[in-house]
Amino acid sequence: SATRPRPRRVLVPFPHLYNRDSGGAVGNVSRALCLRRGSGAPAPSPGATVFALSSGQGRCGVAVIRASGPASGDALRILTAPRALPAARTASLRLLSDPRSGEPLDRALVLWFPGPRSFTGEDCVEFHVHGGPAVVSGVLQALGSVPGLRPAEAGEFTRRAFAHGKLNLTEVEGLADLIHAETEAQRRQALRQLDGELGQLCRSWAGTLTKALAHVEAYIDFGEDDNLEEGVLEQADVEVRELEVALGAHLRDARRGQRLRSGAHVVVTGPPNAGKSSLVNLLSRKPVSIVSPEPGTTRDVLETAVDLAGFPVLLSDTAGLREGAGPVEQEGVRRPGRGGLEQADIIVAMLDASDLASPSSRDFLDTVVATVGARSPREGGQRLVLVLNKSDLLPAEGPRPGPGLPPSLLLSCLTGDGLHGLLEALRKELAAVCGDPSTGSPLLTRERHRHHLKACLDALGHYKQSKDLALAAEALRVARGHLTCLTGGGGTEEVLDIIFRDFCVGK
Ligand SMILES: Nc1nc2c(ncn2[C@@H]2O[C@H](COP(=O)(O)OP(=O)(O)OP(=O)(O)O)[C@@H](O)[C@H]2O)c(=O)[nH]1
Ligand SMILES: [K+]
Ligand SMILES: [Mg+2]
Repeated sequence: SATRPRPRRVLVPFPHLYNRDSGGAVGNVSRALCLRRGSGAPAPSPGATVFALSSGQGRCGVAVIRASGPASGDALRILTAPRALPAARTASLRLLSDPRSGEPLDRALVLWFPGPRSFTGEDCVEFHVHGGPAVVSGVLQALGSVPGLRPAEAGEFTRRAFAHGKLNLTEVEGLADLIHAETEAQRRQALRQLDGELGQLCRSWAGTLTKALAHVEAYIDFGEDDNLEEGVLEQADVEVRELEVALGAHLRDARRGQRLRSGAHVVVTGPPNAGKSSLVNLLSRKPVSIVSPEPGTTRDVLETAVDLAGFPVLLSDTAGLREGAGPVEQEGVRRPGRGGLEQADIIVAMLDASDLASPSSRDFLDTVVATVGARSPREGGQRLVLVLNKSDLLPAEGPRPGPGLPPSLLLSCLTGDGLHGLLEALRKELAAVCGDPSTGSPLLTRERHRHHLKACLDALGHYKQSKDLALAAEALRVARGHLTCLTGGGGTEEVLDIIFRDFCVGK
């Protein structure tokens, strides 16, 4: 673009590239500017070999104990003496004995993974032992007695894998999420992230910036030469503009990936005795809320985590809204806070189908339903599912209730009639709120991702505004740095600590 005046003389931010004798082609400049590969994680303490129970605690059929580090092979040899190391990556049956007493511990399957072809990139061994607590603790103690071995810290195996470039940071996060995934949709999202889709996207964006930077640097270095391609700066501007559009689209994801990771808020609200607690119990398949014929039974917000149609949901039961409740009570329900309407992604508004003309029903329709329904989700409004409960109380032959009402679903918590339809409606709303984790571009699952993309976008803004080419180049470098941080290049200790905190011992 012609917005930035081109200085005849410019600062040279890369003196080492300025020597034209060292090969003055743009290609060389781009090569020199190429991203340095590898992670910024600390190298694992040299010499340390760590071990841990990698399968769950408690009695089970088979338990898996892992060791990683240079002494892994020795440990395997010592516990299986007098046998030699088995063939690499092949399961072999071996008698394990305590090296101190010679006492047999278990007959186990052992696996030997010489580095770097292992999960951590180091020499690794796996012991698949019988899952009794005495066997497991016997083998762990035996390993502890081998010189150079110590118990692993939480997340230490994964951290080593990261340090050896086996996983990048977004993949590490995906692995943590996969371990914690409780619903199908969460599992799909975590697996995609573990597969590295988000990381690949970031790397391709970083590549674009490297190219743009190379163009700007080339202009700074050789701008007055005749042999420089026409329009290099314009090309960089075009690349930056395209990247801005892509980043913007990713940031406008309505936090779907984050919601899917931590759960969507679904709040059940309505007049007293509509059957809100009955529905919450039905959806969570356990009696979490007290149900009684007495209006005003539920007094506080009650939140439970449930799996609704494969999506993670935080489901809130709330106190019934009486008519003319007045601004104080109304404010109480709208107030942001635990389970309040304000923080709901989806509001299930429930009425007694046989009692639609009552003052409390009319009032609820005129206030809550009308207000929420007036704002579409596109404008940042909440999704509304209107449910008319107690359909079993309606005359069998009578007309459908509520002409003039917004679209609604008929339900009977008593008979289960209409539950299927309600679940389907909720599934659709949840898919809209959380996104479909199997299709489309990978979603941002953490605030950390959002932060770096925003910071990258800001830096691109500085690039466009800077009148000085050296400053423009610096802005591109800052922008690229944020993309690199996202996948863990140059990651600081604190970020790593936060991410690895999510792991358990043995992972
Ligand atoms: N006939 C019929 N009764 C129902 C149905 N659903 C709930 N009830 C009854 O309605 C009464 C109120 O149910 P709750 O689930 O406690 O209603 P609520 O909206 O949570 O009530 P509050 O917490 O007091 O506002 C109870 O006696 C339920 O057994 C239904 O589908 N049909
Ligand atoms: K009640
Ligand atoms: Mg209740």
